[in-house]
Amino acid sequence: MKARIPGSKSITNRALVLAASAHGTSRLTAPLVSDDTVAFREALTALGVRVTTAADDASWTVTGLGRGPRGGGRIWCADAGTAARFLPPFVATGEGSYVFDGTDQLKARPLHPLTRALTRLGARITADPAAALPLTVDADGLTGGELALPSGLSSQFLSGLLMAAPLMRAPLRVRVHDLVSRPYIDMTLALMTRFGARTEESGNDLSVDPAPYRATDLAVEPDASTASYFFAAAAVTVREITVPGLGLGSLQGDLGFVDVLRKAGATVRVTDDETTVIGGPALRGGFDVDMGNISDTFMTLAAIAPLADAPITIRGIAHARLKESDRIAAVAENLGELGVTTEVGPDRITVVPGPTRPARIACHRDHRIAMAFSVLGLRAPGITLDDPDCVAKTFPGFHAELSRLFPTPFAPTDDFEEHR
Ligand SMILES: O=C(O)C1=C[C@@H](OP(=O)(O)O)[C@@H](O)[C@H](O)C1
Ligand SMILES: C=C(OP(=O)(O)O)C(=O)O
Repeated sequence: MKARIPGSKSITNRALVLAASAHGTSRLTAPLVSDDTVAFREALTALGVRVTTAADDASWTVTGLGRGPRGGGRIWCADAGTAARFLPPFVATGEGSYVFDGTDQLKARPLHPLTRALTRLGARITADPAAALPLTVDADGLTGGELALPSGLSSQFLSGLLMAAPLMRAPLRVRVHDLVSRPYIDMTLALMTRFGARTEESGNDLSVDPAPYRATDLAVEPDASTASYFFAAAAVTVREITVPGLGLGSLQGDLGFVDVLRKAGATVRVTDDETTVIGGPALRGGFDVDMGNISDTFMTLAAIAPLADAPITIRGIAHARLKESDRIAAVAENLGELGVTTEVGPDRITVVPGPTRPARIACHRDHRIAMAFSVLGLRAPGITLDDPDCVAKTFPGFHAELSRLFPTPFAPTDDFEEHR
């Protein structure tokens, strides 16, 4: 079956800020329409950027400013980490006073490496000492120059600075330390290049020249993190799921999740324009995997790991504690409620497979906890979610699509059990 996966959040929000920075009109085809991207789009509108949407939302058209914004404003980031990390650098290249705010969930997430870097580059920032937001940026352009950026808590600080760099007065050279989620930086650089930026990479140094962005039309790929739930569902139900539009040459590191499923016994085919996962007779465990580069998908694996034939250890994911929830703790808590044994360290979790009992999953307003445990629910009876609607952050239609593709709970046959 073919899954209908909406557009990539990360590509949509990068394309929005790049198009807003560019001269001319850019059209984004198949953008993600969800809480995170609508918040981002509305933030740009509040900054004076014209964004028009086709009646069916199949495309968004952005008339760029060709520079940073002027005139100040109030920016509501909602729950979107990308809005809080990509938009302060953009406004700092302009003029005026900008106040950023967001939900309590977003306020609890780190921002200080970015605000320190912006201060070094000439922005005046006033922040609440107890929380990341609200934050005021008094902008009068950014100098560029040299900068060291600790990037161990999130890669989004670096992405935000890089995307603003062509609007700075002089070239920006960033020395990056402890980078997590590296594929997102590759995505940032690739999309900047699509919009005409000149970037250079040498070891841990990244340089960007000041040069105007050019408007570009862009087709947004389906979201690879979202696709992970459907691939995992195929892997635990001996079914075949294809995601058209996601293939070799994808900009998204999270497509690498299918390699983890391959390790777990699934058959995987990736062609130029689609990816297919076919579930094997049993989910294979007994491996240890570093998911630091693809940490949004670690919960997808952890949630199906109780069904495996041996323990699975996932490591390299300390930064996943700083997202919509402390994701290592939230996964361990929910697996514990289901009667599954886990062992947790600062940057890792081991899941010991075993039978599950019914439980109500505590989503912690984290869309990925809700989506990952819904996949386990296809096999484990009696799983309910305390907040099913939190999936709207990245995929409002998630539950409808999962039940369209997997309409009945999966019951393993005797044959299936014999393979285990
Ligand atoms: O740049 C991006 O679009 C993202 C980067 C990742 O965050 P970190 O760099 O904080 O791991 C990822 O978790 C998030 O969903 C999207
Ligand atoms: C971490 C996430 O989102 P963000 O950082 O963009 O809020 C996510 O979507 O899993």
